[in-house]
Amino acid sequence: MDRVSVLETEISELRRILKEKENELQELKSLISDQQSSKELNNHSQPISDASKSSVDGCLPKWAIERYSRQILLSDIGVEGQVKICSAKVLIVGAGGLGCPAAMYLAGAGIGEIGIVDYDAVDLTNVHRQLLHHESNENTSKAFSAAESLRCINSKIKITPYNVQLDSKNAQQIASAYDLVLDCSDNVPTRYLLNDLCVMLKIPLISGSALKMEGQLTIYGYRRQDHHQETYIGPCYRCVFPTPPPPAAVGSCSAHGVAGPVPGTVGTLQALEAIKYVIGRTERHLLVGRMLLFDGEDATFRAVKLRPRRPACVACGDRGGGRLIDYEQFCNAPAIEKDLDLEVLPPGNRVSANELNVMMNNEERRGRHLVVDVRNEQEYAMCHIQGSVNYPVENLHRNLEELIEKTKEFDGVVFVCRRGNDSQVVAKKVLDVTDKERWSKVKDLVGGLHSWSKNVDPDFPVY
Ligand SMILES: Nc1ncnc2c1ncn2[C@@H]1O[C@H](COP(=O)(O)OP(=O)(O)OP(=O)(O)O)[C@@H](O)[C@H]1O
Ligand SMILES: [Zn+2]
Repeated sequence: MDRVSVLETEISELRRILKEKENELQELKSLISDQQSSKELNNHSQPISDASKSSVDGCLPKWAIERYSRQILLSDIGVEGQVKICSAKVLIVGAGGLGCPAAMYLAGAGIGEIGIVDYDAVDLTNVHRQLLHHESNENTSKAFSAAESLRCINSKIKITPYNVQLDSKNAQQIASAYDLVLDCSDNVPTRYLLNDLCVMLKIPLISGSALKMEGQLTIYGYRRQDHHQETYIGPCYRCVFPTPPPPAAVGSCSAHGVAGPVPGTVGTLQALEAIKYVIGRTERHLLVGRMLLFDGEDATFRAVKLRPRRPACVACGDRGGGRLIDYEQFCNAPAIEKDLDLEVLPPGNRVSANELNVMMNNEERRGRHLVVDVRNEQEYAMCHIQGSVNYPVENLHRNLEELIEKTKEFDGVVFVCRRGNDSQVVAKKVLDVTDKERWSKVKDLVGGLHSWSKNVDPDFPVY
């Protein structure tokens, strides 16, 4: 290994240790804060629990009245509602675009206990919308970073961060300490897991999602016990979506983008529904059996009716529920966003970033290779390899023939994309109609532009 490589390895090892230490520090801070909260709970001069205990004589302690006065003034909430809010326990799954605003408003409102689950670390691409995380939190646990910011909003409540991936093994233990759950996650397996979990625990699930300029939210599995012992139950996620969508039909913020205020709006509305549920509003006022759709582009809200609860539903139906399954298998999709490494092309049709660099800079063959970038126009405009041309994969049905003709003008063609999956798909389409003698001239860049940035051009943005 040369000196530079040795230094690079040392630096990346030091970075890893630093990240570990930062997480340990957050964990310790969270422990100390927990101890302080429980001390305060036992301290009668300014106890959190007094805020709820004093409901018996109908008044709140001075600090709580002052602190929450603007919402206590609402006839919808009042002292009784505030006492309920201070006794409520809410679990938020996902400390991302939805979870951050939801948690901020719930902490501000004085929800007695907030649990926040996230396995991931803060990335700078998160900061435009995940406002509990700051630049200084880069690479540290999202759960800890969120908890730290929430404590700055309200030191009177208990906040428990869970730096784990919620799955079938740990979900029940974590969620059983809470009265309701907010689904602020970003993947289908977690949505089914949370649905089945909440049905099992008989607690509602306030579910939100946001992508590009659109968002939506609703409450699943709502149950109301009325005076005559009859239970009204709203539909659960499985009543509405009995089978998971094909993985290819599911979009993600990292692939398609999202305008920060869109999840901000949806997460905020999730918090509002949570507060309304906690103070005792029923299905007449809550988003039960209805889904609210927000279109940021047209600045419109629209509520659509959902299909009612299905008695034959495998989760909430008369004979359903009772156990959690393997949701990744059920959905045929991972619950964690991973760099999928498709292997569509044989090794002979693939080049590494370093090989491509050599090809492009070879004196004699300069300009004889065409680099075709198959990302969409916005991505190409953001950054691209100098001299490459853009043929977005989504337009190929229209211009595949034109592209094939163009490749014939060059000695060879290398397809590139962000991570090296779409580029293989396009290269395969071109290979399907390429003569055998030109086969070896059609290649794709292994690991895509991420690899280009890592191995050739450190100034090339990774997003
Ligand atoms: N099963 C799970 N357990 C814990 N956290 C989860 C689970 N599923 C999803 N999450 C978290 O939910 C959050 C969803 O938020 P969001 O999509 O805004 O963030 P992101 O994944 O960081 O964004 P991007 O797609 O731009 O990288 C993520 O922080 C993700 O780690
Ligand atoms: Zn159901």
